[in-house]
Parts: sequence; C-alpha cells; structure tokens
Amino acid sequence: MLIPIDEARSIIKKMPVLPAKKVRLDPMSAVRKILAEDVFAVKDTPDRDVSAMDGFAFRFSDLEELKELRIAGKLFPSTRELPKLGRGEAYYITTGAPLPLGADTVARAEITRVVGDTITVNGPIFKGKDIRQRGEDVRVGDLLIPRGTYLTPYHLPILLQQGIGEVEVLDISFCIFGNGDEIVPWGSQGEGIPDSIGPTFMKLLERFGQTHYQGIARDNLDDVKKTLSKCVAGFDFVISIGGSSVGERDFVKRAISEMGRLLFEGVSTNVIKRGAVGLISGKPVLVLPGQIVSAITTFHEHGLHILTRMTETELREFVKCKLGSEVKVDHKMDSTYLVRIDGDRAFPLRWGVGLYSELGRASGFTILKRGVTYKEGEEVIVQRFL
Ligand SMILES: Nc1nc2c(c(=O)[nH]1)N[C@H]1C(S)=C(S)[C@@H](COP(=O)(O)O)O[C@H]1N2
Repeated sequence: MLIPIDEARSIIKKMPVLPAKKVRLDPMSAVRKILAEDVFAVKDTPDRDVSAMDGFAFRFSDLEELKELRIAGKLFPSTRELPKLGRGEAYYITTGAPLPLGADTVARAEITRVVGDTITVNGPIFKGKDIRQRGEDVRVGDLLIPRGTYLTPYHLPILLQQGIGEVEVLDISFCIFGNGDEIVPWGSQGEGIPDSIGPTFMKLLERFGQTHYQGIARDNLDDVKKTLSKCVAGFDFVISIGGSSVGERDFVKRAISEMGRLLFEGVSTNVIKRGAVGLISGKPVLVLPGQIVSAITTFHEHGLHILTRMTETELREFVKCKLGSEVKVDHKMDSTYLVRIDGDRAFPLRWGVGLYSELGRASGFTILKRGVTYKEGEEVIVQRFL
C-alpha cells in the first residue's frame, strides 16, 4: 500500500534508530567527511598584533610631532623577543611580523623614504594603518565550524592554523547492493547492464563514513535474503537498489518483511513512490528504486531523513525558490520534479524516473500537488541535493 508522504515522514521521525558512529580524525583525513561536533577556536587569530604590510612600524604621535623617525631595528614573523619602541623610533617590519611594543601604526614601504638610518612618510597615513589586530579574524571560543558541516579543503586552513589536531566526524558504515538478473556489478567484465546507481551511492555516502559494495543480488528471494543478512551483520545502514516495484521478480520488500519489519512499502508521490524503509535487527534498510532519478530523490527524501535522525543533526537543506516556468501537474498523484536552481529561481527539468541526462543538471527536487497548475514565479520548497 502506498501511504501519503507526510505519513512516511512521521514514521521515519518515530522509527527507532541507533546513534551514528563517530571517529576522531586529523584535519587532512577529515576533509570530505561530515563534522559531528561543533569546532570552536582555541586561540585568537592573529594571536598578536601584526603588520599587514612590509614597511615600518612606529607610534603615530611620534611621526606627527617629529616628521622623521630613526630606524632602531628589524622585525620578522620569526621574531620572538619584542623590543620596546623608544621615542622617535621606527622598526623595519615585514608582513605578518609582530609589532614592537608601543607601536600603533605601519607605513608600507611604498610610501616611506629611507635616508641613512631615518625614514619619512610621503603618503596617506593615519593611526592604526596597516595593522592586523589580535583576534581580528577569530577570537578564542568563536564557533568556527558547526557540526553537520561537510568539510571541504576550504575548512582545512582554519583547522590547521588553529593547531586543532583532531576533529570528530561521522563514521557510519553503509552496505550497498543492487538487485536484478540483468545487472552486473560495477567494474565487472561480464555481459549485462553494468550497475550505474550503486557506484553513485558509494561516492555520495563516503562523507558519512565508509561505503561497502555488496554487488548484485539475483532475482530470487533466497539470494536477496542472503545479501541482506550479510549487509545487516556487518554494517550500520543498508541500501538496496532496484527490485522495488510490483514486478514478479521484485523480492526485496518481501525479504525485509520476512527478516524484520517493513515500515512502509511506498508513498503516493510519483517518482519516489516505490522507495521503502524497513528495519532488520535494528538496522535501517532503505529500498531505492532501480531508476536513477527515483533512486537519488528517494534517498534524499527518506535516506537523509533517517541519517538526520541517527546523527541528531539536520543534514537536509531546504530552500524557497520561485518557479522558473509554469508547471502543470497532470499526474494521478503528487509528483517529484528535478529542478535547477539559478539565483532565487528553480527551473523544472524534464520529468521522468530514469533521465540520466537531467540528473547532472539538477540542483535538487521539489514535490508538487497533483492537478495543480503552478505559475511561473510561484514559491516552492526545493530540497537541495548533497
Ligand atoms: N506496474 C508498475 N510498474 C512500475 C511502477 C509501478 O508503480 N507499477 N513504478 C515504476 C517506478 S516509479 C519505478 S522508479 C520503477 C522502480 O523499478 P525497480 O522495481 O527496478 O526498483 O518501477 C516502475 N514500474
């Protein structure tokens, strides 16, 4: 029986889930994983007042009064002992070097003139110029990266610069398998249709932990059950692809019912309608349809919701967009549409469950009500793809 999507959502909201596993990794290894803790700054950045330019550091009031300052020494980023600035003195300083004690201004090299051991400044200057203040970028205790963030190489410099040696990231293990006598495992040389959906999830889910490819279950109840058993025994989250419909050889839902509990077998929303959710030995089993657009959208609808529950962190991203063109929903049920987001507009793409060509263009999907004609510019909620 197909149930309304709201009912499926409330079943997922209430289903028992085991808490997501986590692991502490060094920042380099944590890139392209999902952060499982808030990361706070452990030090001010910069950790002291430093020069923003190559030039000379001095007290602004000395320059105003004396016009000419005496060069008392040189300071580099490696300088440890900070000299005290005497009256009328300036220090040669390079970018990133700490200021001498008492200095409040830097004049960059281009506007200073050096004659012997003195300098004059010939250019715009004011108190505080070209200094990066301690804590200007980050202060101790600031929230640097919130949990749930997908760590990218752009997060790496802040972690490294802060000297943070380890961060906690999600470490959920996924077991992924396909169903169908016509399918051959991805990468194999045999005759048949190579699995193109399993590998997609292998890559997509890496950010949540580890992914394992269990290959293809043959179209018989025994093999589907055997495959499910292996997955459930060794992994936290099981993803079955294909064999989700009502064909004579679609066994996966029956296998789940016999081995555990099928929480729902489908929803009355087109494209994602055959996606189902079950539990075997406390492990979630997500049944994805064997059509690429259906599989991806169903994963985002049900799978990310389950992961959000397991991690107690909202992993889904919803955005309000204006429809880029009119959509007439002339299906028998509410329907899922791929969209491409451009600015604040969501442009519907071609409709279909297996349009590989559209997936690469899509930013996410929206679910629209049956029988309704949505006008261009009308607001819709889009769930963004990972
Ligand atoms: N008779 C029938 N066939 C059907 C459907 C259905 O609802 N009824 N669903 C279709 C949809 S929406 C999808 S995505 C695919 C799922 O394919 P699968 O069984 O390989 O997972 O089956 C299609 N075939």
